[in-house]
Amino acid sequence: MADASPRRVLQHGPRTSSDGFHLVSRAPTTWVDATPIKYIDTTLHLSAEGIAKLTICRPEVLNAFRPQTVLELSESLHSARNNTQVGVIILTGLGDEAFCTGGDQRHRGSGGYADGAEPTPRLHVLDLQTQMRRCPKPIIAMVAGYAIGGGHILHMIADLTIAADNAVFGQTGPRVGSFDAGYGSSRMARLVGQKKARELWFLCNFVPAADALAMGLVNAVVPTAELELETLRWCRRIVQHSPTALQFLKAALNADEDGAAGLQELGGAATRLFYHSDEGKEGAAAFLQKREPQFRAMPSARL
Ligand SMILES: CC(C)(COP(=O)(O)OP(=O)(O)OC[C@H]1O[C@@H](n2cnc3c(N)ncnc32)[C@H](O)[C@@H]1OP(=O)(O)O)[C@@H](O)C(=O)NCCC(=O)NCCSC(=O)CCC(=O)c1ccccc1C(=O)O
Repeated sequence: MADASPRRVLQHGPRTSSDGFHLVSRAPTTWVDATPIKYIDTTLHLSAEGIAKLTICRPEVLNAFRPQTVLELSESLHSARNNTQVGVIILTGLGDEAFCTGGDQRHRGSGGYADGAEPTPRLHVLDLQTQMRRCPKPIIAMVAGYAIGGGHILHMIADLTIAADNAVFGQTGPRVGSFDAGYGSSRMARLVGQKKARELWFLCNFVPAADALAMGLVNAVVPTAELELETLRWCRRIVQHSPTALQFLKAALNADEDGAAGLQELGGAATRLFYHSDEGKEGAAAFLQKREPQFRAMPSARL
């Protein structure tokens, strides 16, 4: 029998432009300075478009971090995560010279980094790495200039990296008596493969932006003058999308690499969702009303 239903005929065939990304605005946004008064190493800016921007402001040392820097970033990340208006977070460095050149070697001593911000020296940035990884909102590293050492690792841990064409990537650990045997090694190997990761760590050679793109180390390379505008475009696209879908995708992609910690993150996200269901609420309600729960009567229980 002939199909009588009207059909929509594609005029030009399938097109990648059908995803609409080219229509997303690259206009500047209006940033509101939300930096706590006590901060000395970083700033926090918010845009009404649902974007938070964390900036390392230590250009005199190419945005190397000291414990104070890391503690401020950690607080700002916590605040951006808890701000329900924020859908995506940018991490960047002040100026075009550097994103971040890792641990400030002037503050390095026995047992880690110390600048008086905390009682004992330690490797504060490892806590920040985990916090970034666990943040349910996408984090974009916006990289101009050097992303070196611990700074390079922060960009690798970010979910996406938009690089300026002047960006330079690399590790220096073995040259300065340091190494990251955690995410700094495993993440890199996942991004660029085992051979390239060993090359980057063993030789400490630097990689220009174009090569970083070819290696899968970054998502896009744009002219330096357009870095923030293009990053905003990516942010605007992301905030149009379902926050829960993004949370689960990030958790699932992490779980593939993070073992039990990754499964805990993914499982926790599922439990959060379950708490919104009638079935989840029934358990707590029945307990409080001292009655037997009626789980099977709930729509979500029909498996
Ligand atoms: C990045 C350079 C190659 C740039 O070279 P160049 O363009 O010639 O500029 P310079 O003149 O060298 O730099 C200008 C100015 O900045 C100072 N500076 C730059 N980086 C640092 C730094 N990391 N610490 C302190 N100071 C810095 C530099 O001294 C100049 O100051 P002047 O007063 O004018 O002299 C080059 O700068 C360079 O190689 N920098 C050092 C890069 C580096 O080795 N970083 C540390 C890597 S190790 C690390 O980051 C450990 C981090 C960590 O805590 C950790 C621990 C355990 C597990 C994981 C991690 C983790 O990495 O996350």
